[in-house]
Amino acid sequence: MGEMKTYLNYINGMCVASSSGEVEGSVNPANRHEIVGYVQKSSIADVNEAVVAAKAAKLGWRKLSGSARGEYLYKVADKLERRLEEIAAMMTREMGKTFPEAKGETARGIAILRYYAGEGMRKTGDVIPSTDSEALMFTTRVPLGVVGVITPWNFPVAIPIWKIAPALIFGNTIVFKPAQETAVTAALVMECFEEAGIPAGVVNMVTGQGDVIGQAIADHPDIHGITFTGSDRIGKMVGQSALAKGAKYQLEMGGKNPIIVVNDADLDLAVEATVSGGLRSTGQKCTATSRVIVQSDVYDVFKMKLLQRIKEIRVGNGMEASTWMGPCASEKQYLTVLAYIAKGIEEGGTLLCGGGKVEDEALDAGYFISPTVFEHITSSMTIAQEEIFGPVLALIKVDSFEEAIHIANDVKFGLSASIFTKDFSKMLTFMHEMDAGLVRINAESAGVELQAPFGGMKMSSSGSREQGQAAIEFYTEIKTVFIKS
Ligand SMILES: NC(=O)C1=CN([C@@H]2O[C@H](COP(=O)(O)OP(=O)(O)OC[C@H]3O[C@@H](n4cnc5c(N)ncnc54)[C@H](OP(=O)(O)O)[C@@H]3O)[C@@H](O)[C@H]2O)C=CC1
Ligand SMILES: O=C(O)CCC(=O)C(=O)O
Repeated sequence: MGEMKTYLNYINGMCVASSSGEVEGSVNPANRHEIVGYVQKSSIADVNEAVVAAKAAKLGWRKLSGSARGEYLYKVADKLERRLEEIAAMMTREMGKTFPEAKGETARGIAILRYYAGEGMRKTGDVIPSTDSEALMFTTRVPLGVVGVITPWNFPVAIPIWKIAPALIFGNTIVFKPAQETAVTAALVMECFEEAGIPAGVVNMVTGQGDVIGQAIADHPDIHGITFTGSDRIGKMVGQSALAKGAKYQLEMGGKNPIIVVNDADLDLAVEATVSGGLRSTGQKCTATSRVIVQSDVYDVFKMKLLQRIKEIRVGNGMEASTWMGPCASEKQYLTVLAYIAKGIEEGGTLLCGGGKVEDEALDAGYFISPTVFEHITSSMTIAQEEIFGPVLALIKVDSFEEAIHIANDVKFGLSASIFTKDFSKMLTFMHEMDAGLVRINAESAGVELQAPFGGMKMSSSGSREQGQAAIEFYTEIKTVFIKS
């Protein structure tokens, strides 16, 4: 059970309490009576202090060679690897995802650190022939300066690392604001940076309310780049603040990801992908499947197989080996999901399974919702349009492949999309016509690989891409150099 430790901010190489003197408890969503630790409820003064530290550290850090900066990232990866089980267990206790998922995510964080450590040795520019034959013209890349990192609670290790690692390798210093919901897990990740001996001020973390700390980061004149993952509502506000002060920004926001099941699909594989893509992590992935668009000839068989498979799902505390799906990450998220389920019923959807809290006394203290499937859903209904971020699937029956693509595109988001078919020409049409940053054929909608660009179209992102080699585009600016002897 919880050891009730109080976790501090990390500013200028030191763990410090907030100037506000306030802390708040982080609650285990599998058992609302358990506090897993206390975190700082910081003030704007703490953000200002962190920015001063990051600004002071920036010259020294950018002057190091890429490989020297990479050495630090390798060391952080080693520290995280040594603490993998401990950090994953805290993640499970703090936000509910199952322990195997939390371990997988932490391992992914380690791999991301090592990937970007290697990037410190790769080329950063091109030689471009000048019209002056006695000159040398080339491009190089320079860091933005201080980068603000604002992250959500659904991937409390991987998302911060996929932002912080490229920011650092390309020479930026950072001020990090994790979701308060998972600030204890974030504090453990910060300890790995500290243990790796990262120079003071290069990495700073300030925890606290989003509308105070996140907003202060978005508004601060000495923060030159902001990378954000979270809701489209807050993302838009962060983007506007960044634009107002002339900072670069990168927003990764929601999804309303479809899976299309064509008449010729392998239905067993499609069912497995729907369950895994839609319900793992309790549906709390921006890439989670939430609309299941099925062609009419196979609709009934697919539905029957899906409901059979869902019956096997064991919901419970993520630390128990028998659990396949944990709770919603917080009371707020639990209430949001219940409200969407109520809306689905009110608007005429038919519940096929689930539809509310898990009826099991042993789980009463947690935010557990049964895997829920609706049918008779049309594209204009709220649950077919808005991101739910919970274990809820909406079945939409269509007559043709063309109608399936039309409905799949009929939302404001465009993050990820999946199709199951054996027909190569349909695969190609889907690839070309689907408005999504990730199109996945005969594979589930979730499943991001760290070495590939990740991001969405339409309201899912600001048009930017994260991860892989795409990260350099956000975390650096190009300088064109002209030298004449
Ligand atoms: N794309 C994705 O991966 C995610 C999407 N979501 C979607 O968002 C919905 C709401 O989740 P929620 O956690 O409230 O997401 P938010 O967008 O509110 O939170 C994301 C991050 O932004 C911070 N934040 C909040 N307000 C501001 C602000 N005014 N300025 C700057 N930063 C701010 C949050 O801090 P704090 O939380 O500490 O207040 C958190 O660190 C979910 O139901 C889901 O639909 C959520 C998480 C991830
Ligand atoms: O699908 C994944 O693994 C990543 C999803 C993601 O980035 C998110 O939910 O924010």
